[in-house]
Amino acid sequence: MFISTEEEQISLPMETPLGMNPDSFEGLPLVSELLESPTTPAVYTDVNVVPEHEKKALEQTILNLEGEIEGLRLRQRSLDEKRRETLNKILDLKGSIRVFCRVRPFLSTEKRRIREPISTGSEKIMVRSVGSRKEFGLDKVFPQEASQEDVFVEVEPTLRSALDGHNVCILAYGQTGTGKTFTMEGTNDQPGIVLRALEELFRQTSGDSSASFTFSMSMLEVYMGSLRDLLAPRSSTKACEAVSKCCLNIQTDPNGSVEIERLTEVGVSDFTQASRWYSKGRRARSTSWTNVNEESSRSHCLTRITIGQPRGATEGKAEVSKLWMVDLGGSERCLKTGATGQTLDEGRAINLSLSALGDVIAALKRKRGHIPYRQVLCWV
Ligand SMILES: Nc1ncnc2c1ncn2[C@@H]1O[C@H](COP(=O)(O)OP(=O)(O)OP(=O)(O)O)[C@@H](O)[C@H]1O
Repeated sequence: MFISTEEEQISLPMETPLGMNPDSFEGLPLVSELLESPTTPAVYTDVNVVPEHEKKALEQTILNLEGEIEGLRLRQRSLDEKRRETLNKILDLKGSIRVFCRVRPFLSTEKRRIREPISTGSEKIMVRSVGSRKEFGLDKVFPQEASQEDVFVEVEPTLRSALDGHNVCILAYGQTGTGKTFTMEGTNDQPGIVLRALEELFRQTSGDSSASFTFSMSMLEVYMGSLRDLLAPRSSTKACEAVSKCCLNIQTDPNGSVEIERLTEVGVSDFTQASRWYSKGRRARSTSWTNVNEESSRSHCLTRITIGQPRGATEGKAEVSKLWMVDLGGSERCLKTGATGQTLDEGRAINLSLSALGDVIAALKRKRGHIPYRQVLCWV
């Protein structure tokens, strides 16, 4: 190793005495010490000196490498295009609406029945009730032992679709207390789909600096006839609550895109930032205790990630795609939840809006001309 001053070169031996840690260079001054010492002249590491005769060869090597990098970029682009086409074909074959069913394990607070009321296969589930047996076919059934990771693996290909410029919606639907919030939000030890999806989006887009995606995030809840902005600064949330309804307005532009006026949208540049905003939104969500669930969600919670596509990456497609992740309020039987007063009203509102959502999904599936989206809000 050489450390040179302007006038002289000090040679430091690279070999170290036997038994000495080669990393420590015991006995020798550290470069930082040399720099700080008032007795030694200023030193610098000279890495820029290239002998003239080697310069040309080096320039040629750099040119060759740049050519190779460009070739690899083109190849990557063409492979990306093929991957996109294949993924689209797979998703077309599987259908644009896919339904998974997750069976929640018994909780310690529940009485475990000797005969389980359900049995599962990988794509079907049989539910036994007094005197009847019903079988349902689904795209995938997750048994009680399925982990958060197992569920996420099935959802993950849709994230790639969102990055490819398609709009994607993942929603959790089910009776109260069946594990929707656990699946979407999860816990600190077992994060759910939303956090895993955020992590994966940043992971998949961090490698390629030429493809600079941008991400922004919004969160809202649909609660008792109002849309509440979960990421709004505190003061404006309080002002909203003071007038009992936060009248965020839904608009549809001529291209059919749905926009929510005045909804807070925050730019996020990495996973840490995104997960902090997500925690803030979660804390602002309405929950309360019922007989069925100690912390029952009393609203539908929607997390929207807006993905700005890199320039030129989306030939013919929208330059912005949206990923919606929705934890719906649970359908409830009032007798079972023991809800009264406000909690009962919330349960009714959730039931009605879920039934309207069923109509929306049925209309989408039948490819109807009119999809009754607004009905969902009218009923809450
Ligand atoms: N797969 C699972 N493994 C372990 N515990 C689970 C699982 N699913 C749900 N739980 C637990 O069951 C309870 C109810 O789950 P959760 O709150 O997610 O239900 P929910 O469907 O969101 O209910 P609601 O509609 O009332 O909000 C929670 O204590 C949760 O931790």
